[in-house]
Amino acid sequence: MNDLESAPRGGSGALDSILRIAFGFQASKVLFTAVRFGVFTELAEAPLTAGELRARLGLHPRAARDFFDALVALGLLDRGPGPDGRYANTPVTARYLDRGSPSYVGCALEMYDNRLYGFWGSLADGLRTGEPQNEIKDGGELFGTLYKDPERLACFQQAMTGLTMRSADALAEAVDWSAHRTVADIGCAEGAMLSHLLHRHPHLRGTGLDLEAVRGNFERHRERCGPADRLTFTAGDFFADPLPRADVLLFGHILHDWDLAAKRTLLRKAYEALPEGGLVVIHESFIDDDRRENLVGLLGSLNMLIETPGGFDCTAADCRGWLAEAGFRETWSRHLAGAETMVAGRK
Ligand SMILES: C[S@@+](CC[C@H](N)C(=O)[O-])C[C@H]1O[C@@H](n2cnc3c(N)ncnc32)[C@H](O)[C@@H]1O
Repeated sequence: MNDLESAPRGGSGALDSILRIAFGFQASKVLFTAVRFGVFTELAEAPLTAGELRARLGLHPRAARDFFDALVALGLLDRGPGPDGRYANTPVTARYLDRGSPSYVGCALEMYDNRLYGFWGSLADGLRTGEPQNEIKDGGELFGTLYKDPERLACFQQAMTGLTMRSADALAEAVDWSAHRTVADIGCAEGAMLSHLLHRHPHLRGTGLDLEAVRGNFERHRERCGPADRLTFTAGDFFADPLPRADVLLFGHILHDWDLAAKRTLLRKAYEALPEGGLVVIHESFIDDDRRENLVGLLGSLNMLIETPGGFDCTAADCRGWLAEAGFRETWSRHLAGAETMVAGRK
């Protein structure tokens, strides 16, 4: 009897829990492939039978039904009753995986599939050497390398938007914005978070700082979503240039990209740029302080090994300590949404 045959049935056995993790790569690839084929986009208008869906996607008959039903078993599709039950999006996949939806996150998944899926194959090399395992393996810098190709730049920027907007409503509530007039988002990508905050708090004005290469994407997003009269773009390098002066400085998924010295530099520069009483707000998937539970943060930190020369995710307690070192007189943290937390410091 092999290991699989001896696994307890019902999904609750100890071996099952190991195998579920072991086969996680298969589930990931089924999801990535469904996004690549546009399964959820095809189903956006109306549910389809297996035959109709297979014909739309141009799939060979051999495994199409297994592929569709694996998506059902993963909770990514619904299927009507009976042998010819029609396949349909779930409310969640309709919202996040249909290319026509404003909340589409498929760009992020396409990026995981096209880049990270392969790079994670070299995790062992990364752990042995401490070196990144992506395009910069042989020299170069992550953003410079990614941004050489406009299509990859746009995909990365949209991926950032899809991921960061999960905590947009929570962030709009978590800060007493009425006490502040201006906000600058440092490393703003397309500026989606800023746009959301400015719509939610119409007294605020904002600027997004990012590399010059990002300007076009920022401006296109602002044209679509606004508010054009209160939102500007500042091209710059957050290490080489002074940070914009504003009452609140936001850092979304920025600190984890960099080593400790660079994290400290950015927090010191934030302190210098803020007025007395101003706030720095850092939001990302902070690892829980006991380093046992936030798997997204812990795997995210391993991802920083794969992607960057020195980046790592940290706990909220670590970050509050570095804020205090930089001079912030009061610091606190607050859960936002999912694995995302914010850490704030008041000058
Ligand atoms: C991981 S993304 C985070 C984007 C956004 N804040 C969010 O939460 O989705 C990092 C951003 O920092 C920008 N960036 C990287 N290095 C930079 C630098 N030296 N100066 C300014 N922006 C930089 C990148 O272009 C990218 O938009």
